[in-house]
Amino acid sequence: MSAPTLIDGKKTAESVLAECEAEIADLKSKGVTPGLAVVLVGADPASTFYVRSKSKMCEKLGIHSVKLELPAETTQDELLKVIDDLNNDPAVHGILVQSPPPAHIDEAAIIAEIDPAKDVDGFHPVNVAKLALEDASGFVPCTPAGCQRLLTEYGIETEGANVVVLGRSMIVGKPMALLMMAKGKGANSTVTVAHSRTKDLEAVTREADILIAAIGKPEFVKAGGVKDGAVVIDVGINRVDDASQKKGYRIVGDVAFDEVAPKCKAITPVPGGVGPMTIAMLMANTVKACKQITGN
Ligand SMILES: Nc1nc(=O)c2c([nH]1)NC[C@@H]1CN(c3ccc(C(=O)N[C@@H](CCC(=O)O)C(=O)O)cc3)C=[N+]21
Repeated sequence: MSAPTLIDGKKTAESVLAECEAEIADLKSKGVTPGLAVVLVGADPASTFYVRSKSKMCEKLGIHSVKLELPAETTQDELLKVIDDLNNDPAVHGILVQSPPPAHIDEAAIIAEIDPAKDVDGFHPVNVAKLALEDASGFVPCTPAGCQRLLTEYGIETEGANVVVLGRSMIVGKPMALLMMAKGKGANSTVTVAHSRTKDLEAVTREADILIAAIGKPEFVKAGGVKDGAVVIDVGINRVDDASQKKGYRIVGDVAFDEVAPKCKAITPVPGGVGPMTIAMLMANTVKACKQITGN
């Protein structure tokens, strides 16, 4: 096999962000500034890092950014009140509550409280339904949308392709499957959803022309689970202890990159693959929300 194409998420994110910048400039010329509120409850280090990355990206693009870092003891009612205030804030077009919240928070009830028109994560039941219905007015969750954009950007044929989605979360696996089985460009695929309870998992993933790994287990996918010439999209962001690193950890994906990459036609690295796309698509969803809400 020749060397695989490395799918560059940072570079593709740059093009998405450039599109956003043009739209933001157009909105600003009409006196409108898109706004995004990011809410974090508690101080999980990885969550704190991601929330700050999102706010920084807003500032870079000139999106009005509201960052609320709330104490871990915040009650359900207090959080609902925060959401209500953001729903009613005309300067805010997008609302994101970083997942997962502390255990005492009922996350589903929080998501349901977000105005679906501001639900830039695409987690609200209205937007989940719109994705299933192929209604383009809804918001597609950022990570699956980013994965699909990587496939189209690199000209990977999805029409009729066997796509295996490994993982069935509401954040990635399930919406990813819906996106790829939908009609249209970058989709029209034959989709299989596999997960931790799937029988003979490697035999299933080995059928994939396109394997999307979102199972949340470090280096779970080995060479034996990948077909020669497959395209592999690695959604995993796992911190594993590594005493040789200054931070004491390193980030690995859900795919054992070193043994899998030589079998692939194309593969995403971690970091620098899907992660940057997630943030870029969040910016794109925020611009879309702003345009819809303001009628631009
Ligand atoms: N309501 C909600 N919406 C989310 O979109 C959401 C969430 N909750 N909870 C956590 C996950 C995770 N997530 C990432 C975003 C960017 C990178 C990212 O930028 N990664 C870089 C840097 C990786 C690193 O150094 O840690 C990369 O892969 O190259 C990773 C992960 C969004 N999430």
